[in-house]
Amino acid sequence: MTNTNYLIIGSGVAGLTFALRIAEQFPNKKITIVTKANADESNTKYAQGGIAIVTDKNEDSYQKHIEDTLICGDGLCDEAVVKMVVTEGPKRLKELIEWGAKFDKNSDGNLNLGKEGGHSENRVVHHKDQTGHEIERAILMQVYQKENITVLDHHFAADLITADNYCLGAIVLDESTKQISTYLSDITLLATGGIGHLYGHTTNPVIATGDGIAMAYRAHAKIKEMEFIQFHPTAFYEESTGSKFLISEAVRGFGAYLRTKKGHRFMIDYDAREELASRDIVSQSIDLELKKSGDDCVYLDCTHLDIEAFKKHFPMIYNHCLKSGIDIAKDWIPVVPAQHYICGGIVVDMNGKTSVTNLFACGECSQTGLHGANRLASNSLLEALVYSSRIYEYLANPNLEIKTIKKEIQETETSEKPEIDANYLTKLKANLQHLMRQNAGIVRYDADLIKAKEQLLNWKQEIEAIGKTHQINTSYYELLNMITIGYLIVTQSIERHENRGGFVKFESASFVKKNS
Ligand SMILES: Cc1cc2nc3c(=O)[nH]c(=O)nc-3n(C[C@H](O)[C@H](O)[C@H](O)COP(=O)(O)OP(=O)(O)OC[C@H]3O[C@@H](n4cnc5c(N)ncnc54)[C@H](O)[C@@H]3O)c2cc1C
Ligand SMILES: O=C([O-])CC(=O)C(=O)O
Repeated sequence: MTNTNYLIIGSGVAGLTFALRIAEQFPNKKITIVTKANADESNTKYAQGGIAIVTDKNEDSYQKHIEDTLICGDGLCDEAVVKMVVTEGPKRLKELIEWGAKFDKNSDGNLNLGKEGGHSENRVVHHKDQTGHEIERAILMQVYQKENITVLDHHFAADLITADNYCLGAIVLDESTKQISTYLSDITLLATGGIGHLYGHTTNPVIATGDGIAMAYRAHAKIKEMEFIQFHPTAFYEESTGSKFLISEAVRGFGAYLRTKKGHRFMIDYDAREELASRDIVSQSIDLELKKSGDDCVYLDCTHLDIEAFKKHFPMIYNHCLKSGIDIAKDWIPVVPAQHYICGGIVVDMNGKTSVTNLFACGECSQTGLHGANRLASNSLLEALVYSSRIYEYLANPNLEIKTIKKEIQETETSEKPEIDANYLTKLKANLQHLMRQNAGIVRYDADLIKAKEQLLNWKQEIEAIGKTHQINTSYYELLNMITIGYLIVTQSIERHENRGGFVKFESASFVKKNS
């Protein structure tokens, strides 16, 4: 059994930022980060486009960023949250720079600002096309220098420990020893990121299996707006399932066109903002075009752009294309929409508090009210930075008294039960991913969702029964969590009776339009 003051689950931008700030404030408190893969493995590491922040108040304004966020969120954003996040952005950027993160600058020394869909101004602060990698590198380096932070990589949080609606810590599985241990903590933070691998076709790395949201759900925390799955319009097209390489929206911000196989610039037909419409509209338009044509993908045309400038801004994308046989100076890049982000999740207030006492959440696993029905591009890193600091500020208040409760906790015994058949888990995972793609994709139908709900309930019962008679491992937990997340997405999709933002559903007979 391990006792700690702050237990942080996840080492992306959200978890690391909180760890660093709380460690600086309380050098005598013990901070433990558990993270299920290498410490830097996270959605954060793969973020390309950048962070949306108003830095140039001559050209841009908080009001414009607020309005862009509200328009994208299609009526479901919490305006007070949007205002708070947007206006706190510059402070968080300053801190990141102080921690050593480097962002691209123009020859005049000012930040080079990119543009993405749904933004009325250039405001995306970036490090080439590897912004997340740079942020993760900088914060992790600071974290490693703090003596009061312990980073336990390849440690998988399996479940939260709760009593009387208090969170007391978590059960953690050490991947190297296979030992299951109890971590007791005054405060527990879920910063576990996204759910991408539930869909198979995703821009997310394999760690994205919705563990934090599923754990919170089992702990009876409030979970909301799971139906708002964001599909990025432009993942590099390849036939295989698994993580897909992203072609950043900033490439369209740089001037790339979307074309059908026959060459038609179809976004002109759908939205006055053309290629720079918000990503729900672009993904839905591509989906429709592909259904009309029967083609496997559409194309991003960069051939008219300044290729040398492109290489400078997007070296990773340029090289990925080249290695895949696409010379962007003359070839179009094949792209398809792919699961990218979840807008809903664990409901938190403006201080990151969940509905369970002493349990906090921030980053992609949380639902703050910032994104509404569709997240504005590059608002995710911003949200994670702002909320991890809000939680820190709330907990650092000297007048705050953290109340905890005592409970007799038994250390979990390592079982002698037989191992779960790995083939069974692999097959069930593939079936689950197929079901989610078919029945809960960009366009959904009630009849399909109802069938999926039944199937997911059956799988949940089946896997829970297997868990009782077998030795459980991380693959088991991930699958149980993904089935749970699938169930939440599908039931909350059935419950929404309107077409809004990233959510398009046909009910039994007629298509219900927004505000109808
Ligand atoms: C390809 C790509 C490009 C993107 N580009 C941008 C962009 O340009 N701008 C933008 O704003 N957003 C972007 N996003 C979204 C953004 O990167 C993420 O939403 C954000 O980084 C999430 O941060 P996080 O800290 O909440 O989660 P993550 O960075 O995903 O970190 C989650 C952490 O939790 C750990 N974890 C999960 N489950 C467990 C468990 N059971 N036990 C222990 N540890 C666990 C993981 O290993 C990981 O360390 C992009 C996302 C992707 C995938
Ligand atoms: O397209 C991009 O690079 C930006 C992005 O992914 C995001 O905001 O999620």
